[in-house]
Amino acid sequence: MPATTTPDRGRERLELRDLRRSFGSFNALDGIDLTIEPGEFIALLGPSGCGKSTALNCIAGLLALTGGEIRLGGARIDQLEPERRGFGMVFQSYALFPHMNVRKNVGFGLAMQGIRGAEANRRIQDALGLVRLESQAEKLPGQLSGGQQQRVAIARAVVIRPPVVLMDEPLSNLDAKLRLEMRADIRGIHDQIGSTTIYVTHDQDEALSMADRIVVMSEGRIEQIGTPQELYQRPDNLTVADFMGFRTRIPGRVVSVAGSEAELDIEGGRVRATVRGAIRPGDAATLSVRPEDLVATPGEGIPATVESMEYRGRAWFGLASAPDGTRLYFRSGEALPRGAATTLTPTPGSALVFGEARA
Ligand SMILES: Nc1ncnc2c1ncn2[C@@H]1O[C@H](COP(=O)(O)OP(=O)(O)OP(=O)(O)O)[C@@H](O)[C@H]1O
Repeated sequence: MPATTTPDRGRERLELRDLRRSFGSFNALDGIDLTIEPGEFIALLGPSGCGKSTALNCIAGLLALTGGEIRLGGARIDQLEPERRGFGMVFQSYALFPHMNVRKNVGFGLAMQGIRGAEANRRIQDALGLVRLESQAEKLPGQLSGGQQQRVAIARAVVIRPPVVLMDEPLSNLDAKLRLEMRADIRGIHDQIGSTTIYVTHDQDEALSMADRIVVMSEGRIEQIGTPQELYQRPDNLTVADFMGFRTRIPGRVVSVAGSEAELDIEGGRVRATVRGAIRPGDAATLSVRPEDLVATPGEGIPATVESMEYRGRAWFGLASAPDGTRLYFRSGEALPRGAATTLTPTPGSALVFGEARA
């Protein structure tokens, strides 16, 4: 294990208490409460404009709060300058110094802290080892690929042994294959250095595959906090369900509720679904299901007219419309022609029912 490993640096709890940030009358952060345990990998997930970057910049100290407080290891840090917080930052745009070689870029933060000479060289070497760039140390950023440049930015962030590493969509500029590789690398680096990581993304797969806990945000507020499994299987509301891939929503009415199961009348028949939130018989409700779990099956089911289909390797996926115009994303074992009449059925145990009407 490289000498950059400093498990103690990650042993401080980060507490966000009622964080608020407004721009004029607009509340970009509208009361964020979150306790992050030492060494945790947290993903902030949400649509564009929900306040993820604002939250990250407030934690870094690049943006002042307009309310609330931030504590690290119990001590208030929200009044401190960014340098005094000592957090590592990685941005989508890499933000490297173009005229400095890789070694100097990585060493910059150390120089700012007055760490020079043999100690600095040893730590730079360790950080370059961590991101597997030892052989590129003398190159300028412009001579590296996008993925390599982002590795330099990561090395620069972790070389100062930060208690918290903040990453803002670091993989967005990379191609799909590299993104997959880098996910595993970033999680591996997190595990090795023992820091706390807060990772901003709008990509559900990234959050699910990397994080210990995911914080789903919308409109400056937290919608739900949970492990990837919790969020994937049991989203609390339709906003989170949407982010977790439950694309098809079908309006209906609750017939009966028994424990966590409900029966729902929808156009085309009666379906069973897992209850999310408070619902009672007679309530209007929304059935929510993932496209891969709503299957075209001849016979009984939701009547639908096929609008389009696309082949995705293992199966065909399509968009159909119900008689009332509801858009239905579904899966099929075969290509169905546009305009064809079909029937769609949720696979057992896959559908959720929400009583709320919002989102
Ligand atoms: N300096 C600013 N002045 C005014 N409004 C701002 C400013 N910075 C951010 N906002 C607004 O605050 C909201 C949250 O922005 P933020 O960048 O945090 O969103 P985000 O979730 O990170 O989105 P994205 O994924 O697109 O970066 C947006 O509506 C944005 O327009």
